[in-house]
Amino acid sequence: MTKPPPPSPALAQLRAEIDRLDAEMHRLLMARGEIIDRLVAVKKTDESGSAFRPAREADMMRRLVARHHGRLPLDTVESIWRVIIATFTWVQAPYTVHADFSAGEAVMRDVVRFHFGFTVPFVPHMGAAGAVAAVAASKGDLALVPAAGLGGNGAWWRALEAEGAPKIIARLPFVERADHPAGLPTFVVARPAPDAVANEVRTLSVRVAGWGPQVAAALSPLADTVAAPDAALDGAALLVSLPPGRTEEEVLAAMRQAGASVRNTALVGGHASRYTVASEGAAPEPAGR
Ligand SMILES: C=C(O[C@@H]1C=C(C(=O)O)C=C[C@H]1O)C(=O)O
Repeated sequence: MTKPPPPSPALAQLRAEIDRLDAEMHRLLMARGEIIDRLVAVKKTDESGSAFRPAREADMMRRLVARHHGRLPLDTVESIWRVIIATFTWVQAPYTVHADFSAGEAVMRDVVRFHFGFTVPFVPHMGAAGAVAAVAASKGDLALVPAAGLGGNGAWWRALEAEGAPKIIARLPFVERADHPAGLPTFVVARPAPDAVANEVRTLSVRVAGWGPQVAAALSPLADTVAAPDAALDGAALLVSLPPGRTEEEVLAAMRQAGASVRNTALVGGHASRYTVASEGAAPEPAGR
């Protein structure tokens, strides 16, 4: 057997440079890990049981995207940081992700793995209700529920209405774009630590009578809404996402004017405002809501 020729000096030098950078990146990741013990003490994670701080994570992801340039695709840099952040959060306080597969197994599995990696355990559920119930029975677990209305799921958010019930605390992906590799709009539900509530966008559970196309049309320019049929014939249970600056009163007034009567409302959580970049590598531009 003939031996392969030795690499040229130029190639050997470039490989040595890559090895040096790899060792440095690994050293920095290990140094990041050493901060965790101090972080647990400062955040009193033992008491709340949850280390997840979605507003901080949304902010970190925005800054990452804003400063990113060069050869490495945005999808790659985003997924690397998601795995770093989610895994370090898990190292602070172990948690399980309960994923609602009712929008399809493949898309939701991508959402879970992209945002939480392979170390954080995940449990599939056929429906939002089971995922939310698992979170209610846990200390620091998360549920991932598709943000679009899915017939079979009904008004799953009504289980978040009671005081002490889990709440919506984030919306994924943190950085939206048309070609996002794990872009299924997804709500994250958890029993939030008191300092983990993000509320730039507030999510309201609203029950109305007299729901119909006119009311839906009046609502659509004001807020994103998921609707499910409610007990009464023309009743609906709504999950209304109020964008920054939009008040509950405005939205309810618009619905009433269009002919609905509002039966009750309850705040069921909130999340960081949505952030959209045009497409891979483009300069970030904040979304309208
Ligand atoms: C580190 C923290 O805890 C979690 C882990 C983070 C990380 O590893 O970067 C960021 C936000 C939190 O969800 C923090 O609160 O700063």
